[in-house]
Amino acid sequence: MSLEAVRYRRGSLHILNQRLLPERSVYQEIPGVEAAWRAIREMQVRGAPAIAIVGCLSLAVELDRREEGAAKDDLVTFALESLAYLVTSRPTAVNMARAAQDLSDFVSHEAERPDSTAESFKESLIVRCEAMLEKDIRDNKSIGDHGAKHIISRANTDKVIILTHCNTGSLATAGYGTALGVIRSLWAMGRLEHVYCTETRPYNQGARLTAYELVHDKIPATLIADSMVSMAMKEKRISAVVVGADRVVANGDTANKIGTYQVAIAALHHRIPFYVAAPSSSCDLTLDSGEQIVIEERPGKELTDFNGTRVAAPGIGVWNPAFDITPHSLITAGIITEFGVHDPRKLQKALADKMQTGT
Ligand SMILES: CSC[C@H]1O[C@H](OP(=O)(O)O)[C@H](O)[C@@H]1O
Repeated sequence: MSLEAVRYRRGSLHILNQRLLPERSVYQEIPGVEAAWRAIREMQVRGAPAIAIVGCLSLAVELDRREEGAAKDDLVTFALESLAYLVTSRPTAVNMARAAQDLSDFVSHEAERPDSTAESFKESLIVRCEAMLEKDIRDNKSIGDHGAKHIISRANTDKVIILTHCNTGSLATAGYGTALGVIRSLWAMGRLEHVYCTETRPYNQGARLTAYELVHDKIPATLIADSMVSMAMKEKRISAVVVGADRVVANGDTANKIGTYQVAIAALHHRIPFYVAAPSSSCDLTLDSGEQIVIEERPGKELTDFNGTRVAAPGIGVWNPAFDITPHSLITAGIITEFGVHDPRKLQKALADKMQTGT
Protein backbone atom coordinates (compact mmCIF):
# COMPACT_ATOMS: atom_id res chain seq x y z
CA MET A 1 0.00 0.00 0.00
CA SER A 2 1.40 3.44 -0.85
CA LEU A 3 2.13 5.97 1.86
CA GLU A 4 -0.62 8.55 2.41
CA ALA A 5 0.02 11.97 3.90
CA VAL A 6 -3.73 12.65 3.74
CA ARG A 7 -6.75 10.39 4.34
CA TYR A 8 -10.06 11.88 3.28
CA ARG A 9 -13.67 10.82 2.86
CA ARG A 10 -16.72 13.07 2.84
CA GLY A 11 -16.93 14.69 6.29
CA SER A 12 -13.64 13.24 7.57
CA LEU A 13 -10.01 14.38 7.14
CA HIS A 14 -6.91 12.88 8.77
CA ILE A 15 -3.24 13.67 8.26
CA LEU A 16 -0.18 11.57 8.96
CA ASN A 17 1.70 13.59 11.60
CA GLN A 18 5.07 13.92 9.86
CA ARG A 19 6.81 15.30 12.93
CA LEU A 20 6.55 11.80 14.45
CA LEU A 21 7.90 9.86 11.40
CA PRO A 22 9.68 7.55 10.95
CA GLU A 23 9.47 6.17 14.50
CA ARG A 24 5.71 6.58 14.83
CA SER A 25 3.01 6.49 12.13
CA VAL A 26 0.12 8.44 13.70
CA TYR A 27 -2.92 9.77 11.84
CA GLN A 28 -4.65 12.68 13.51
CA GLU A 29 -8.05 14.13 12.69
CA ILE A 30 -8.34 17.58 11.17
CA PRO A 31 -11.91 18.62 12.03
CA GLY A 32 -11.76 22.03 10.39
CA VAL A 33 -9.88 25.09 9.18
CA GLU A 34 -8.33 26.16 12.51
CA ALA A 35 -6.86 22.70 13.07
CA ALA A 36 -5.55 22.62 9.50
CA TRP A 37 -3.88 26.00 9.92
CA ARG A 38 -2.09 24.79 13.07
CA ALA A 39 -1.04 21.46 11.52
CA ILE A 40 0.40 23.25 8.48
CA ARG A 41 2.15 25.95 10.56
CA GLU A 42 3.70 23.32 12.85
CA MET A 43 4.70 21.22 9.82
CA GLN A 44 2.77 18.19 11.01
CA VAL A 45 1.79 18.16 7.34
CA ARG A 46 4.13 19.83 4.85
CA GLY A 47 5.03 19.96 1.18
CA ALA A 48 3.63 22.59 -1.15
CA PRO A 49 0.87 20.48 -2.77
CA ALA A 50 -0.08 18.69 0.47
CA ILE A 51 -0.46 22.02 2.28
CA ALA A 52 -2.99 23.25 -0.30
CA ILE A 53 -4.88 19.94 -0.34
CA VAL A 54 -5.16 19.70 3.47
CA GLY A 55 -6.13 23.37 3.72
CA CYS A 56 -8.91 23.07 1.15
CA LEU A 57 -10.20 19.72 2.43
CA SER A 58 -10.39 21.17 5.95
CA LEU A 59 -12.81 23.74 4.54
CA ALA A 60 -14.76 20.92 2.85
CA VAL A 61 -15.18 18.93 6.07
CA GLU A 62 -16.22 21.99 8.02
CA LEU A 63 -18.77 22.95 5.36
CA ASP A 64 -20.09 19.39 5.31
CA ARG A 65 -20.77 19.63 9.05
CA ARG A 66 -22.74 22.87 8.75
CA GLU A 67 -26.32 21.98 9.57
CA GLU A 68 -28.89 22.26 6.80
CA GLY A 69 -30.66 25.58 6.84
CA ALA A 70 -27.50 27.72 7.08
CA ALA A 71 -27.94 30.86 4.99
CA LYS A 72 -26.06 30.87 1.66
CA ASP A 73 -24.56 34.31 2.40
CA ASP A 74 -23.16 33.00 5.71
CA LEU A 75 -21.60 30.02 3.91
CA VAL A 76 -20.07 32.32 1.28
CA THR A 77 -18.57 34.60 3.93
CA PHE A 78 -17.25 31.63 5.92
CA ALA A 79 -15.63 30.10 2.84
CA LEU A 80 -13.93 33.33 1.71
CA GLU A 81 -12.65 34.14 5.21
CA SER A 82 -11.42 30.58 5.75
CA LEU A 83 -9.46 30.56 2.50
CA ALA A 84 -7.81 33.90 3.27
CA TYR A 85 -6.89 32.59 6.74
CA LEU A 86 -5.40 29.33 5.43
CA VAL A 87 -3.06 31.28 3.13
CA THR A 88 -1.43 32.85 6.23
CA SER A 89 -0.26 29.47 7.57
CA ARG A 90 3.05 29.47 5.62
CA PRO A 91 4.22 32.16 3.16
CA THR A 92 6.65 30.62 0.66
CA ALA A 93 4.85 27.77 -1.12
CA VAL A 94 2.34 29.24 -3.57
CA ASN A 95 -0.04 26.26 -3.82
CA MET A 96 -2.33 27.25 -0.94
CA ALA A 97 -2.55 30.84 -2.21
CA ARG A 98 -3.33 29.67 -5.75
CA ALA A 99 -5.96 27.20 -4.55
CA ALA A 100 -7.49 29.89 -2.33
CA GLN A 101 -7.69 32.29 -5.28
CA ASP A 102 -9.28 29.63 -7.53
CA LEU A 103 -11.82 28.63 -4.90
CA SER A 104 -12.58 32.25 -3.94
CA ASP A 105 -13.31 33.05 -7.58
CA PHE A 106 -15.51 29.94 -7.72
CA VAL A 107 -17.33 30.95 -4.52
CA SER A 108 -18.00 34.46 -5.78
CA HIS A 109 -19.27 33.10 -9.09
CA GLU A 110 -21.52 30.54 -7.38
CA ALA A 111 -22.80 33.15 -4.94
CA GLU A 112 -24.01 35.25 -7.85
CA ARG A 113 -25.85 32.38 -9.53
CA PRO A 114 -29.57 33.06 -9.00
CA ASP A 115 -30.50 29.38 -9.06
CA SER A 116 -27.93 28.25 -6.45
CA THR A 117 -29.16 27.44 -2.98
CA ALA A 118 -27.18 27.11 0.27
CA GLU A 119 -27.13 23.32 -0.16
CA SER A 120 -26.13 23.39 -3.84
CA PHE A 121 -23.44 25.98 -3.05
CA LYS A 122 -22.03 23.82 -0.25
CA GLU A 123 -22.03 20.68 -2.41
CA SER A 124 -20.39 22.32 -5.41
CA LEU A 125 -17.60 23.83 -3.29
CA ILE A 126 -16.95 20.56 -1.45
CA VAL A 127 -16.76 18.69 -4.77
CA ARG A 128 -14.27 21.27 -6.12
CA CYS A 129 -12.04 20.82 -3.06
CA GLU A 130 -12.23 17.02 -3.33
CA ALA A 131 -11.18 17.13 -7.00
CA MET A 132 -7.73 18.39 -5.90
CA LEU A 133 -6.76 14.95 -4.61
CA GLU A 134 -7.10 13.02 -7.87
CA LYS A 135 -5.74 15.91 -9.96
CA ASP A 136 -2.58 16.11 -7.87
CA ILE A 137 -1.89 12.39 -8.26
CA ARG A 138 -2.52 12.62 -12.04
CA ASP A 139 -0.19 15.60 -12.33
CA ASN A 140 2.53 13.84 -10.32
CA LYS A 141 2.43 10.75 -12.53
CA SER A 142 2.76 12.99 -15.60
CA ILE A 143 5.67 14.81 -13.98
CA GLY A 144 7.26 11.48 -13.13
CA ASP A 145 7.00 10.10 -16.64
CA HIS A 146 8.04 13.33 -18.42
CA GLY A 147 11.05 13.69 -16.13
CA ALA A 148 12.12 10.05 -16.35
CA LYS A 149 11.97 10.01 -20.16
CA HIS A 150 13.93 13.26 -20.37
CA ILE A 151 16.67 11.99 -18.04
CA ILE A 152 16.92 8.64 -19.82
CA SER A 153 17.09 10.27 -23.26
CA ARG A 154 20.14 12.28 -22.17
CA ALA A 155 21.93 9.68 -20.08
CA ASN A 156 24.95 7.82 -21.44
CA THR A 157 24.24 4.80 -19.21
CA ASP A 158 21.47 2.22 -19.25
CA LYS A 159 20.57 2.97 -15.65
CA VAL A 160 20.88 6.32 -13.92
CA ILE A 161 21.90 7.54 -10.48
CA ILE A 162 19.86 10.42 -9.04
CA LEU A 163 20.56 12.84 -6.19
CA THR A 164 17.59 14.53 -4.55
CA HIS A 165 17.10 17.01 -1.71
CA CYS A 166 14.29 17.30 0.86
CA ASN A 167 11.05 15.31 0.54
CA THR A 168 8.89 15.58 -2.53
CA GLY A 169 7.08 12.25 -2.45
CA SER A 170 3.75 10.87 -1.26
CA LEU A 171 4.35 12.66 2.05
CA ALA A 172 4.48 16.05 0.33
CA THR A 173 1.59 15.57 -2.07
CA ALA A 174 -1.63 13.59 -2.55
CA GLY A 175 0.55 10.70 -3.72
CA TYR A 176 3.42 9.54 -5.95
CA GLY A 177 5.32 12.81 -5.60
CA THR A 178 7.07 15.31 -7.83
CA ALA A 179 10.88 14.88 -7.82
CA LEU A 180 10.36 11.59 -6.01
CA GLY A 181 7.72 10.84 -8.64
CA VAL A 182 10.45 11.10 -11.29
CA ILE A 183 12.50 8.64 -9.23
CA ARG A 184 9.48 6.30 -8.93
CA SER A 185 8.94 6.46 -12.71
CA LEU A 186 12.62 5.71 -13.40
CA TRP A 187 12.38 2.73 -11.03
CA ALA A 188 9.18 1.48 -12.68
CA MET A 189 10.90 1.74 -16.09
CA GLY A 190 13.84 -0.33 -14.85
CA ARG A 191 16.23 2.53 -15.55
CA LEU A 192 17.25 3.53 -12.02
CA GLU A 193 20.48 2.24 -10.46
CA HIS A 194 20.56 4.22 -7.20
CA VAL A 195 19.33 7.29 -5.34
CA TYR A 196 21.30 9.56 -3.02
CA CYS A 197 19.05 11.55 -0.70
CA THR A 198 20.25 14.35 1.54
CA GLU A 199 19.24 14.48 5.20
CA THR A 200 17.95 18.06 4.69
CA ARG A 201 18.67 19.75 7.97
CA PRO A 202 17.14 21.01 10.21
CA TYR A 203 13.68 19.38 9.80
CA ASN A 204 15.35 16.32 8.21
CA GLN A 205 12.78 15.77 5.47
CA GLY A 206 15.36 13.59 3.69
CA ALA A 207 16.56 11.43 6.57
CA ARG A 208 13.10 11.00 8.10
CA LEU A 209 10.70 11.15 5.12
CA THR A 210 12.41 10.54 1.77
CA ALA A 211 14.47 7.69 3.22
CA TYR A 212 11.24 6.30 4.71
CA GLU A 213 9.52 6.41 1.29
CA LEU A 214 12.48 4.90 -0.60
CA VAL A 215 12.83 2.03 1.90
CA HIS A 216 9.05 1.51 1.78
CA ASP A 217 9.21 1.22 -2.04
CA LYS A 218 12.39 -0.93 -1.89
CA ILE A 219 14.25 1.55 -4.13
CA PRO A 220 18.06 1.26 -3.65
CA ALA A 221 19.16 4.45 -1.93
CA THR A 222 21.81 5.98 0.29
CA LEU A 223 21.37 8.76 2.82
CA ILE A 224 24.05 11.46 2.88
CA ALA A 225 24.57 14.54 5.01
CA ASP A 226 23.87 17.86 3.30
CA SER A 227 27.61 18.61 3.56
CA MET A 228 28.46 15.51 1.48
CA VAL A 229 26.72 16.67 -1.71
CA SER A 230 29.84 17.92 -3.54
CA MET A 231 31.85 14.82 -2.60
CA ALA A 232 28.97 12.58 -3.78
CA MET A 233 28.88 14.46 -7.10
CA LYS A 234 32.64 13.96 -7.48
CA GLU A 235 32.73 10.27 -6.50
CA LYS A 236 29.32 8.62 -7.03
CA ARG A 237 28.63 8.93 -10.80
CA ILE A 238 25.49 11.05 -10.25
CA SER A 239 23.56 11.25 -13.56
CA ALA A 240 21.21 14.08 -12.56
CA VAL A 241 19.85 16.06 -9.65
CA VAL A 242 16.05 16.33 -9.30
CA VAL A 243 14.48 18.52 -6.62
CA GLY A 244 11.00 19.90 -5.92
CA ALA A 245 9.72 23.45 -5.67
CA ASP A 246 7.58 25.60 -3.45
CA ARG A 247 7.22 28.49 -5.85
CA VAL A 248 8.52 28.77 -9.43
CA VAL A 249 8.20 32.32 -10.78
CA ALA A 250 7.92 33.76 -14.29
CA ASN A 251 11.65 33.77 -15.13
CA GLY A 252 12.13 30.24 -13.78
CA ASP A 253 13.76 31.24 -10.48
CA THR A 254 12.65 28.68 -7.88
CA ALA A 255 12.08 28.72 -4.14
CA ASN A 256 12.74 25.34 -2.58
CA LYS A 257 14.00 23.83 0.65
CA ILE A 258 17.03 25.52 2.14
CA GLY A 259 20.16 23.94 0.71
CA THR A 260 18.78 23.58 -2.82
CA TYR A 261 20.71 26.64 -4.02
CA GLN A 262 24.06 25.20 -2.97
CA VAL A 263 23.18 21.78 -4.43
CA ALA A 264 22.56 23.59 -7.73
CA ILE A 265 25.90 25.40 -7.50
CA ALA A 266 27.68 22.10 -6.86
CA ALA A 267 25.84 20.48 -9.79
CA LEU A 268 26.98 23.27 -12.12
CA HIS A 269 30.57 22.85 -10.98
CA HIS A 270 30.40 19.08 -11.62
CA ARG A 271 28.48 19.52 -14.91
CA ILE A 272 25.58 17.41 -13.60
CA PRO A 273 22.12 18.20 -15.08
CA PHE A 274 19.89 19.96 -12.50
CA TYR A 275 16.08 19.58 -12.73
CA VAL A 276 13.23 21.13 -10.79
CA ALA A 277 10.04 19.04 -10.71
CA ALA A 278 6.81 20.87 -9.87
CA PRO A 279 3.16 20.88 -10.92
CA SER A 280 1.86 24.06 -12.55
CA SER A 281 0.01 24.66 -9.25
CA SER A 282 3.45 25.46 -7.76
CA CYS A 283 4.13 28.10 -10.41
CA ASP A 284 3.46 31.78 -9.74
CA LEU A 285 3.58 33.81 -12.94
CA THR A 286 2.51 36.97 -11.09
CA LEU A 287 6.09 37.34 -9.80
CA ASP A 288 8.84 38.23 -12.28
CA SER A 289 11.87 36.95 -10.36
CA GLY A 290 12.96 35.05 -7.26
CA GLU A 291 13.84 38.21 -5.32
CA GLN A 292 10.12 38.82 -4.90
CA ILE A 293 9.49 35.52 -3.08
CA VAL A 294 8.93 35.73 0.68
CA ILE A 295 11.23 33.28 2.46
CA GLU A 296 9.77 31.76 5.62
CA GLU A 297 11.99 31.89 8.69
CA ARG A 298 11.28 29.17 11.19
CA PRO A 299 11.82 29.14 15.01
CA GLY A 300 15.49 28.97 16.02
CA LYS A 301 14.67 26.00 18.27
CA GLU A 302 14.16 23.88 15.14
CA LEU A 303 17.88 24.41 14.38
CA THR A 304 19.39 24.41 17.89
CA ASP A 305 17.53 21.31 19.11
CA PHE A 306 17.56 17.72 17.85
CA ASN A 307 14.79 15.34 18.91
CA GLY A 308 13.96 17.61 21.85
CA THR A 309 17.57 17.94 23.03
CA ARG A 310 19.49 21.19 22.64
CA VAL A 311 22.73 20.59 20.72
CA ALA A 312 23.77 24.20 19.98
CA ALA A 313 25.69 26.27 22.50
CA PRO A 314 23.29 28.26 24.70
CA GLY A 315 23.29 31.95 23.91
CA ILE A 316 24.32 31.59 20.23
CA GLY A 317 22.34 33.60 17.66
CA VAL A 318 20.32 31.55 15.09
CA TRP A 319 19.18 32.19 11.52
CA ASN A 320 16.75 29.55 10.21
CA PRO A 321 15.38 30.32 6.71
CA ALA A 322 13.28 27.34 5.56
CA PHE A 323 13.86 27.99 1.84
CA ASP A 324 16.31 29.52 -0.60
CA ILE A 325 16.09 30.70 -4.19
CA THR A 326 17.78 28.85 -7.04
CA PRO A 327 18.22 31.21 -10.00
CA HIS A 328 16.94 29.88 -13.33
CA SER A 329 20.51 29.92 -14.69
CA LEU A 330 21.39 27.04 -12.33
CA ILE A 331 18.37 24.95 -13.39
CA THR A 332 20.43 23.64 -16.27
CA ALA A 333 18.32 20.67 -17.44
CA GLY A 334 14.80 22.06 -17.11
CA ILE A 335 11.64 22.47 -15.09
CA ILE A 336 9.46 19.35 -15.21
CA THR A 337 5.72 20.01 -15.01
CA GLU A 338 2.71 17.82 -15.81
CA PHE A 339 2.87 19.28 -19.33
CA GLY A 340 6.50 18.37 -20.04
CA VAL A 341 10.06 19.57 -19.47
CA HIS A 342 10.59 23.27 -20.02
CA ASP A 343 13.59 25.56 -20.42
CA PRO A 344 13.18 27.81 -17.35
CA ARG A 345 13.27 30.90 -19.56
CA LYS A 346 10.39 29.55 -21.66
CA LEU A 347 8.25 28.31 -18.76
CA GLN A 348 6.02 31.39 -18.62
CA LYS A 349 5.04 31.11 -22.30
CA ALA A 350 4.63 27.34 -22.11
CA LEU A 351 2.27 27.58 -19.13
CA ALA A 352 0.39 30.55 -20.58
CA ASP A 353 -0.18 28.57 -23.79
CA LYS A 354 -1.40 25.58 -21.78
CA MET A 355 -3.76 27.72 -19.70
CA GLN A 356 -5.09 29.30 -22.91
CA THR A 357 -5.63 26.04 -24.81
CA GLY A 358 -6.58 24.06 -21.67
CA THR A 359 -4.73 21.05 -23.06
C1 LIG B 1 6.45 18.57 -3.50
S1 LIG B 1 6.87 19.35 -2.01
C2 LIG B 1 7.73 20.72 -2.49
C3 LIG B 1 8.64 21.29 -1.41
O1 LIG B 1 8.02 21.48 -0.11
C4 LIG B 1 9.03 21.22 0.90
O2 LIG B 1 9.06 22.22 1.91
P1 LIG B 1 8.46 21.92 3.40
O3 LIG B 1 8.91 20.53 3.78
O4 LIG B 1 9.08 23.01 4.26
O5 LIG B 1 6.97 22.06 3.26
C5 LIG B 1 10.32 21.19 0.15
O6 LIG B 1 10.80 22.49 -0.14
C6 LIG B 1 9.87 20.48 -1.11
O7 LIG B 1 10.81 20.51 -2.15
